[in-house]
Amino acid sequence: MNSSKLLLIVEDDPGLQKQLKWSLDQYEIILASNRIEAVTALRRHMPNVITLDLGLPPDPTNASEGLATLKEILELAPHTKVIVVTGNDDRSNAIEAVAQGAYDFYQKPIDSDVLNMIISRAFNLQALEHDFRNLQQQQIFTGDIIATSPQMLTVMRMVERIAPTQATVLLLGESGTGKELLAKAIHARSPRANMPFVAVNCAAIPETLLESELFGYEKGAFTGAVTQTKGKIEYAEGGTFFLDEIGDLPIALQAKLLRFIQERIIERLGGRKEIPVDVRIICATHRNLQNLIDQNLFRADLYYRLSEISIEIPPLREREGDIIAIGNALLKRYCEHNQCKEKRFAPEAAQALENYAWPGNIRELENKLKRAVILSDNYLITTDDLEISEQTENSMPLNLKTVRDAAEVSAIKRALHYSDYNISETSRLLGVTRPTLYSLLEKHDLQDLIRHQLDQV
Ligand SMILES: Nc1ncnc2c1ncn2[C@@H]1O[C@H](COP(=O)(O)OP(=O)(O)OP(=O)(O)O)[C@@H](O)[C@H]1O
Repeated sequence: MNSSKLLLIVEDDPGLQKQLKWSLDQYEIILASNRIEAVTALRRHMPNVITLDLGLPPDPTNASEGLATLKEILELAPHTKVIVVTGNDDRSNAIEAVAQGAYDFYQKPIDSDVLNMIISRAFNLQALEHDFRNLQQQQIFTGDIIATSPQMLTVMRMVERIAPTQATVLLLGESGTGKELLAKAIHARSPRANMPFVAVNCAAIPETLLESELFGYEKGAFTGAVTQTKGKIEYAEGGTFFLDEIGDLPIALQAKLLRFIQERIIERLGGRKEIPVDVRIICATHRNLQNLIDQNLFRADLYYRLSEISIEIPPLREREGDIIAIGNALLKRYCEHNQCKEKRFAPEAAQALENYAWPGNIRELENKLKRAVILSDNYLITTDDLEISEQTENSMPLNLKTVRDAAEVSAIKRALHYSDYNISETSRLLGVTRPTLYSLLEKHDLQDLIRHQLDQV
């Protein structure tokens, strides 16, 4: 069905159903007679516009069932335009419905010209809003990288600045945070973009093979070396060489890599010739290199060479707003890929996505969404489809007062810290007067913090 022309009519009177169907014949009509049928039809077809009779069974003389149906519809599909239809002496319930989020109301008896006009305007507005949301969505794409959070926008600005340079870059971040994607983004924005991008994962190749994989070998270098073979570094000539999981590079190979980085020269296994190579190097790891250095598992001199510029990629759970932004974009991508109708997250599923800690970061999000798109046959992806049950302390409240209070407390604590607990400086940083700062400290019960700190000064 063409969802742009789909109209759900929720009406319990069979005579009126017939009349409406007849007078609204330019739309594809779905009929429902009660709340359960309406919600089922909504989940299945996701119409853009709904007309909803407020007097529904079991008590058609009362608007309570109609208002409850409206509430459920708007929870499931907040962008749907609902036009409530009431008896001609029931203006107060109609206004109550609009206050709850209905798009408009219409009083019986039905004048099909007027109703047609209201419905047509609702469809137009719905389409405009839909296009606007799509535009907003597009603005957050930077190639394949989706980022809206301040944390990732800082990372992206850094990527833009360092990409055109020759600097060696070290990308640090948990597994699945997008290190390889960022390495490719740096390459794509560099003057080397038209040359090869070659990646080697140190953790995925057995130690005995890694050296020949990186540096290549001459014929006869070892049993089985029947032809001269170039290493991956040589294949990256003119382009970018990405060494993933550098923390897993065996210590014996670290010296050879260091020489290559310092002199940009390699020697194939079993060879004597020094081969100059022009590559830019980007490395990545999820491991704490400083700890490895302390345990003598990683060379400090190599670390300093690799980290001319290092970029910390924050885990997904710390990126404000990115989970839903990436989730929505991936959902759209997978629906297109599977050639299924566009799907959306049910509100409780969106909340569950935000609350989950994502230990596997974006890769885990990708896997859960791929699975949900394939297995769910509804328009709405539910929490069950996502297989997310665990609630974590990462739960982000939605209540604006709670969110504002938390933001105020965090800003005050940071400003106090930056200013060494100097009240004038803290007020200046926060852009408030001293008396306002004192009342904020009182409001959030933070006076002890400042007394305690002042005692220590
Ligand atoms: N910001 C993002 N927007 C969209 N997709 C992303 C983003 N970050 C990562 N991805 C996707 O998530 C997946 C994992 O990313 P990637 O392989 O770059 O992570 P990684 O940190 O290198 O992982 P690992 O440490 O396990 O190698 C990829 O499919 C990548 O395209």
